[in-house]
Amino acid sequence: MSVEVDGDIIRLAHGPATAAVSKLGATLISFAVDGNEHLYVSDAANVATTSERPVRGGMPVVFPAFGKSYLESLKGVQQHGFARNVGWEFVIAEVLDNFTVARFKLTHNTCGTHKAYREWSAFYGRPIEFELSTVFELHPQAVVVKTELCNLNIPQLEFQFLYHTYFRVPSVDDMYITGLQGNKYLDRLAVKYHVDTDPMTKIGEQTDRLYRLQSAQPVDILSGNYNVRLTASPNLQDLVVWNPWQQGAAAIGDMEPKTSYRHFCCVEFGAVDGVRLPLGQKWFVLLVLIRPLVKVGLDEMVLELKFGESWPVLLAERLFVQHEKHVRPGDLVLGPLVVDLFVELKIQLVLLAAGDGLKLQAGGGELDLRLFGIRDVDGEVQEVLVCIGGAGALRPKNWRLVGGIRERTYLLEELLSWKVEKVAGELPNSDRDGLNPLNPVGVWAAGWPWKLKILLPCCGVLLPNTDCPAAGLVSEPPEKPNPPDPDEPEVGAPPCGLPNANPLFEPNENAGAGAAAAAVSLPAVLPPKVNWLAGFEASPNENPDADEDGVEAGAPNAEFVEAPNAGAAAGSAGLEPNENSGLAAPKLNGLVSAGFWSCLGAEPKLNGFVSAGLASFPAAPKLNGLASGSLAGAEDPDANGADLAESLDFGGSTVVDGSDEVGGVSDLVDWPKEKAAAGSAFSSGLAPNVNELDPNPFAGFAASAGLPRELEKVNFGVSVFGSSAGLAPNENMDSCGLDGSAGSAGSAGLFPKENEGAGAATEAAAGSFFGSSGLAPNEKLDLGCAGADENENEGFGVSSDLSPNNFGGSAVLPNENFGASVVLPNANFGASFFSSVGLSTGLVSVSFLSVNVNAGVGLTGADSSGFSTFFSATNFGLAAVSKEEPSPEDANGWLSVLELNLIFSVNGLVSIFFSG
Ligand SMILES: O=P(O)(O)OC[C@H]1O[C@@H](O)[C@H](O)[C@@H](O)[C@@H]1O
Repeated sequence: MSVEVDGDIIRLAHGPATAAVSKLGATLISFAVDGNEHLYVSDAANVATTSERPVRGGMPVVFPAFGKSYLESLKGVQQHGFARNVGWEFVIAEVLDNFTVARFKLTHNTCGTHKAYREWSAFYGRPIEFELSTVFELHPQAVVVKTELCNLNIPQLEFQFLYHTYFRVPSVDDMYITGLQGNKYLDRLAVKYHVDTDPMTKIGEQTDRLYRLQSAQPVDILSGNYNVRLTASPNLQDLVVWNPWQQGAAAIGDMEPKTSYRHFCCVEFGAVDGVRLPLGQKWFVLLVLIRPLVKVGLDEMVLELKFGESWPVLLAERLFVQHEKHVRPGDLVLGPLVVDLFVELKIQLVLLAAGDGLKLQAGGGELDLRLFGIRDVDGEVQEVLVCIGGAGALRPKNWRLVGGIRERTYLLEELLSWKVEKVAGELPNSDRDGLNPLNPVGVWAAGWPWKLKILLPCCGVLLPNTDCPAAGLVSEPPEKPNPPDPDEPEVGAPPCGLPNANPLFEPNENAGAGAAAAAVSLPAVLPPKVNWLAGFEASPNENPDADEDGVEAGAPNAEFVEAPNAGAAAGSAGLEPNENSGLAAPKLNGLVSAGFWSCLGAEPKLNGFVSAGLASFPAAPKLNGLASGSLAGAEDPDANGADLAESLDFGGSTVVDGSDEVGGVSDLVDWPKEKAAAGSAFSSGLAPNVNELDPNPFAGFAASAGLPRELEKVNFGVSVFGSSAGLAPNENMDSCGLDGSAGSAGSAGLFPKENEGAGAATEAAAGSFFGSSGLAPNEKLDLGCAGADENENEGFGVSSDLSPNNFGGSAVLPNENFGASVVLPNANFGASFFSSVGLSTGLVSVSFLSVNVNAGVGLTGADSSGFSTFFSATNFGLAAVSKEEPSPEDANGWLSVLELNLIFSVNGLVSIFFSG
């Protein structure tokens, strides 16, 4: 962790990451993790402010013009503006607990004499007054770049902007860019429009493309150990892909060596359509470069099978045994998950029986990897198809794949839908060979080693295709500016940072928590479909009534229609607030965000990273709120909120009654319900209901839960240590019971219903387990449950109001990773566990703590019997038993009457605890 000022260069280090920024253009000239440099800088690059020649490489800031701008207001401005040509003021650098930060500033004072600045000003008939600042935050695996422009004196200031990022790759031949498929681009060389149909865009010639991105979504640069994920704020809707190739490089004086075009590719997020910024307002953009934190790969597999003359039969079991690799719920994965599968078939092979194959277990789901070979008429194997199938959360159609064979690249979906059929069609001798690839025990022949590279874009959990629609929350593009009206009176500049000055971060109506603002801020960066991985199987926008996953149509799915963006990420939680409640940023749940990275471990700062509404606990609040959500900082709320308020105009949980006060956890107690929101690293967040109860004073517990606000109307959330849960109470609740339910290891999410009269049974949603689903019960469901689909490893929850005895139950399906919740009208309890079940009766609430993922809990009340069971394999749970009914007046009353029963269950031992 360090900052070093070396002339014009500011060097930052944080953990395994290092970065360097030149004052010249505030150009990031290095970003490396574990010594792997991700940015290309030409050997001949100028990086000093003594020259105006911009850095050839790194990440210059292109402003205020892109290229030779076509915009009238920027016509006189030189190529790519002047910001990269001038020395910026180095404002400050600081080493913070969880990241190291450096801030640079460029104002009209700094560049007032620059010719291009004067040309720009000439259009407005007066010297433009502006302030452009860029902050670089270096995290252990990421660099976060935030730029803010403030227009100080022009009624409508028009500009273009671009992060001109040169990514260093070992070889451009072996590099793919994902996330561009379906987007229209202008080929700036041929001056023609095309649509990129390639899921894995590859550069093999001089390229200068300007994409208009339909939706904000991450873009991955996949290049072996140099993989980087780019996530940009949705107002950076343009993306340039540029490589000068040989002929272009030869003409660029400061590109050395000339062959270096083979070792970089520019992938540049920007806004080049012309942004108009009203007087006194701020424009804010963000770009995150993340290096995958965890690379989970299958071990190298070298098969040396010598089967002589006969067809070899490759036993699937062997593959399984040798290459099983688990991605556990606790594994933190940012960025593409790269699975390099080397299949070096030295003799012959390959067709595996369908249903067999490699298994990669990830997040409770299982991945079957199957290899198929296609043989041509001469018996030569022409290609190998890798199919990833199997049950569970890891859905084939949501995976992408690169086949290393003959440079073929596939979308897995294509493989499954088309290639497999093709395989079938091309196996005329399948009877003879006993090969039916769709139902075979397969054998195939090949004469050379194969190496397959499978790239599984993955973040947090395994990332589905990002084919979700944009959230559409970006404000309408401004109209083109008219030349300034000379008669227009000079308006005094209001201070920058006016509330909602930045339309990106305008909170939702009535949203109480900052998270809501976050949801608006980066809506589509993390597509809603991510949610299903953590428990929201249905893609609400797609097929609300579909029954493809075994989830009953019209029940849970219907919920998702109403709350399409809620969801939870693996290892985290997310909630969808009701209309009037505030809570975590729903759209951002998942991926790098939304909930709680910290439930995975030690990086609470990453909680809100690019995302969700989260509360930070003592550590690292700033990042929590980065581009995102609500937070409740505990020890350093100022830093927390200040950062958010300053940069993002967050309201959220950091704002009390519209002021910029920052709420720490303790402040939650006093928060008005309209504003309160909570959440914490490691745990859950709750928001009280606007129309209902008092704010939940306990929201925002580390490693824990939300606790009852009132015992008659308990709004209860539970989280397991190492996981989290959240809930949003319902609106207009008029009966007791749970509003929320528990989370399982990994996470939970839930949707309350609006205006539901019934108790928790109808309100609660089950927790979800990593890789499995949760559910939101159906509207006005009095009795019911949602079960899991056995084949999908889904989680399920049960909400019931079964009898006068207030008995509720939950069920477990064997082999399922499930979450269950039990909701009893009076028991107010929900829990969900991995491979365990919680069951409760009685009149009490309970909180529990479990360590590790497999935990169980139970509770019982004085007036009814209950029991808790623990089916966990290796963990323990804590059961809380109330001996008497606590006083409804005393929100904490239950605490005093608890008897805690610690129950250990070790490796298969089933412990049952009864109490009455
Ligand atoms: O040589 P410059 O000014 O840095 O520009 C490099 C390239 O930058 C890209 O952003 C443009 O799309 C290209 O057209 C341009 O050639």
